[in-house]
Amino acid sequence: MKIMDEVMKMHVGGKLETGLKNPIRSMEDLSKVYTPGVAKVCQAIAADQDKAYEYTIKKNSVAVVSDGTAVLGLGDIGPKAAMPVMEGKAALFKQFADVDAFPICLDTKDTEEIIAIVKAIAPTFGGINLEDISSPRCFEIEARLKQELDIPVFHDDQHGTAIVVLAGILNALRVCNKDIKNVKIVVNGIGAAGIAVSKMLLHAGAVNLIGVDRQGAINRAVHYDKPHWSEFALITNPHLEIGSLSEVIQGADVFIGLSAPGALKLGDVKRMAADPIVFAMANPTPEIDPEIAGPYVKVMATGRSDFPNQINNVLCFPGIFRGALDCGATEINEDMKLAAAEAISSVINASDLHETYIMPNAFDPRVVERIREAVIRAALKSGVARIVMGERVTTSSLI
Ligand SMILES: NC(=O)C1=CN([C@@H]2O[C@H](COP(=O)(O)OP(=O)(O)OC[C@H]3O[C@@H](n4cnc5c(N)ncnc54)[C@H](O)[C@@H]3O)[C@@H](O)[C@H]2O)C=CC1
Ligand SMILES: CC(=O)C(=O)O
Ligand SMILES: [Mg+2]
Repeated sequence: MKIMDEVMKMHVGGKLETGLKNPIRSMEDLSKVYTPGVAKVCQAIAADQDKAYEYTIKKNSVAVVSDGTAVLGLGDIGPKAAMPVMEGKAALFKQFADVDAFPICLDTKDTEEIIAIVKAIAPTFGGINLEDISSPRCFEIEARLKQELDIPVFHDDQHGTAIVVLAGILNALRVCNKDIKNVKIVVNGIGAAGIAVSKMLLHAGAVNLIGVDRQGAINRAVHYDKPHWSEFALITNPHLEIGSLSEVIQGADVFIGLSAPGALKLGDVKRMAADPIVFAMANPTPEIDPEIAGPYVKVMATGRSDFPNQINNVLCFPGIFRGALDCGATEINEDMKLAAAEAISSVINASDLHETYIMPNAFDPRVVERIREAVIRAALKSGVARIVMGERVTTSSLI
């Protein structure tokens, strides 16, 4: 009760405010930061659009955009109720990576309208972080914005989550002495996060990965109305397993939950292979209580800040945007994502790796720094960095 009161108290008046880089103390200062002085700066940008990066907040700013339809695991709670999460994401951007992020919650669920609004606000920002937009609309929204904007567009629930899960799995498998190529992985909840996580694990070498949603294992022998499931079925479940989570979990080495509270039962955990790995990542309440599953698993992780092994996209989005903004990246591509995942897992030295320490702490300053460096290197190598050797090159020379 006391903690809940403190939580509410920390939200009174919101979690953010704006600040000034240069104090405005006199009429002389006023005439510089505002009219008439500011006109000269506007004209410089009008003559050369890239100067917006030099003379405005664009260089360091990210819009955290949500329509409030898949807020954590709370579902479609609307744009106003989504604000505390989006303010929280913005606060974490600032705290961990000194990125100036703005929460923007939209009162529309219309795909075309969301695309049009984000395109219209894009001149202000150096990047767009899409957050808690439900599947399947999130796929179209992100794909179109990536195509139509020349700044990074990143759906955090897909890619931020995929990056942290891959980092966590690489380390958890090391602890268990298992090889990603040989393990059986069950992903529960085939939405935005579940699909992106699965694709990233397959890209990293996983073979036997089975996706499960409410009606059971996703299987290419079945016809789905949802095109994203048909596509998913083609690349997963090589042995065409069928049945409920309780059935396909038999013999699994890894369970990854991106679904809903309580979806995994203790009996399911007991049917897994020896030394099982359980990532119960639904927020705020995981698929299984870590205190209940803990004694039966080798590695237990959740998305929460109050248990060991937090697997949460907070370990990724500050660093990946820090890197992308610092090199003026036009996009966040697959090479940059893979580099970020490897950077996160590399923070933990082999000698420190342990079943309750597979992921670095969000406060570990090495996390953002390592991701930033790795992401910049990958952006330069893949030709999407606009700042090369400290010099800004024009977008048109890159795309
Ligand atoms: N720890 C972390 O960093 C992250 C955790 N998440 C969590 O993952 C969950 C899903 O998020 P999104 O993919 O963005 O939402 P989404 O709405 O795109 O997908 C959720 C999917 O889970 C399925 N589902 C719901 N209940 C289920 C059940 N009992 N069994 C099997 N499938 C079930 C839904 O049918 C849907 O396909 C949420 O709880 C969210 O908090 C998401 C992103 C990051
Ligand atoms: C962590 C996060 O982004 C989510 O649960 O939706
Ligand atoms: Mg989210």
